[in-house]
Amino acid sequence: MNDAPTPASTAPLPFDEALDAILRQADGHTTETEQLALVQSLGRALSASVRSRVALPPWDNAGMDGYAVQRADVMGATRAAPRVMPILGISAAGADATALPWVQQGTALRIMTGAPMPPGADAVIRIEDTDGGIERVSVFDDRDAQGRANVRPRGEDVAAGSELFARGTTIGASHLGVLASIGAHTVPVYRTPRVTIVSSGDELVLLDRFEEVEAGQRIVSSSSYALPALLRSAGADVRTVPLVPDTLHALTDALAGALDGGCDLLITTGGVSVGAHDYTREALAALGGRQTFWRARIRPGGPIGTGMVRNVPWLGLPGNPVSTMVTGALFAWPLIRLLGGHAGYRPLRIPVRFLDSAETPAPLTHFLRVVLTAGADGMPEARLAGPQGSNLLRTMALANALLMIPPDVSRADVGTTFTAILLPDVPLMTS
Ligand SMILES: Nc1nc2c(c(=O)[nH]1)N[C@H]1C(S)=C(S)[C@@H](COP(=O)(O)OP(=O)(O)OC[C@H]3O[C@@H](n4cnc5c(N)ncnc54)[C@H](O)[C@@H]3O)O[C@H]1N2
Ligand code: MOO
Repeated sequence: MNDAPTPASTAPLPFDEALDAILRQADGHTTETEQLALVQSLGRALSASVRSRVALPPWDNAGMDGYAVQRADVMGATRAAPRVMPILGISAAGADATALPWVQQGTALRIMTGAPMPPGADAVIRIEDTDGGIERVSVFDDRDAQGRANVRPRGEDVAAGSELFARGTTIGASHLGVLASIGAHTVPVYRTPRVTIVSSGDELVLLDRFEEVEAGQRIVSSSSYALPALLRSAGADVRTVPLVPDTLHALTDALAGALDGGCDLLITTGGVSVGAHDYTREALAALGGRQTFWRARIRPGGPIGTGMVRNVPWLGLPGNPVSTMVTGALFAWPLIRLLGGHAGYRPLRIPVRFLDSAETPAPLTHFLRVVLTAGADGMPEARLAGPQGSNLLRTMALANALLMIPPDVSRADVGTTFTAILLPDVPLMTS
């Protein structure tokens, strides 16, 4: 249909409007669902809420190693006036709860952490508050007879019949443990979104042609390595197609091939600016694509474009390597999470204190590559990761967050609080 962009859609959008417009393209495009073996579901999003048939813990059990008693029997116990009780036996972890003796008034049962509470008992006295006896026990402190009394009730974590996790929950390590505990051999999840990346540029080669880089004729397509890695961390199944030369024909063919191959998201890098060889938007239009917008009021990443082509969302990331990674983190990453059905898809934004200064005169939202650390008062503090040119990928590698400087700030001053967006693929660690 070769929709030309409408005049309204060509005005550069403010950052959050651009983000919202991109995320809206996921509407109705969440991947289909499948039932997966539990151990294969790590990192996926649940496609239906999971309820538990069983209670966790499945029975009232001891929170301490010690003695199960009737609490009234030990109230007032002190070293000077211990309570002495005969011991009926032992409840070890794994014991049959139905075979345990009844703890009558004035008796005690030895019990281990996690073991079922015997009938009749309503408190566990930790071993440290007793003489540790085997036949008889002397209790000389009554602190454990108060409150919860070291009894962990049945269903405290999960009540039988209750909802365990909502649809859209991202399955992490502890989710696997909980799901295993309720007997979920398989779980309903959304399919991994398939993302195809098409990178163009006559100057680009992959590592197998590094001799041309050494000969001064080409540069390595660093984005062919960096971007798939970033997007895999969003849960995508990423495919890259061979580097595409800078002709409209070659790019149109490559995009058509990528769409024919089947994908949930088509990403292009480069060729989206105003240079003589910037054919991406034209190629998309030739395939019947509809551009949602082109250009955002941000730096880096200003020439970003997006739209739909053959019912597949398209995201056109600018070619400068840092611009590719910044827009990949800010836009592609959350879009992929949404396509994959994750309820949590926006990287966290937090207030941080800026400890450097930077000139940001253009009326754009600037994203500065920064390193966050915890300040002496606990407030996160940001320092520039290094020089901020859009071609300087090393400082992107050094950063763990992007500091958002609003359009009306022309100079970001030392000590000012700004919002930082945590880079979603970087573990937040400190030495
Ligand atoms: N006259 C103007 N020139 C530029 C503008 C502008 O508004 N007016 N915008 C600048 C901005 S901002 C960016 S970002 C870039 C984006 O341009 P393209 O998306 O068209 O990207 P290319 O021109 O293809 O490449 C730009 C730059 O990045 C290098 N590159 C491209 N792909 C890769 C890759 N896969 N791996 C590593 N490096 C890559 C390429 O060699 C160029 O140096 O346009 C500005 N210009
Ligand atoms: O945004 Mo370009 O992304 O400034 O280099």
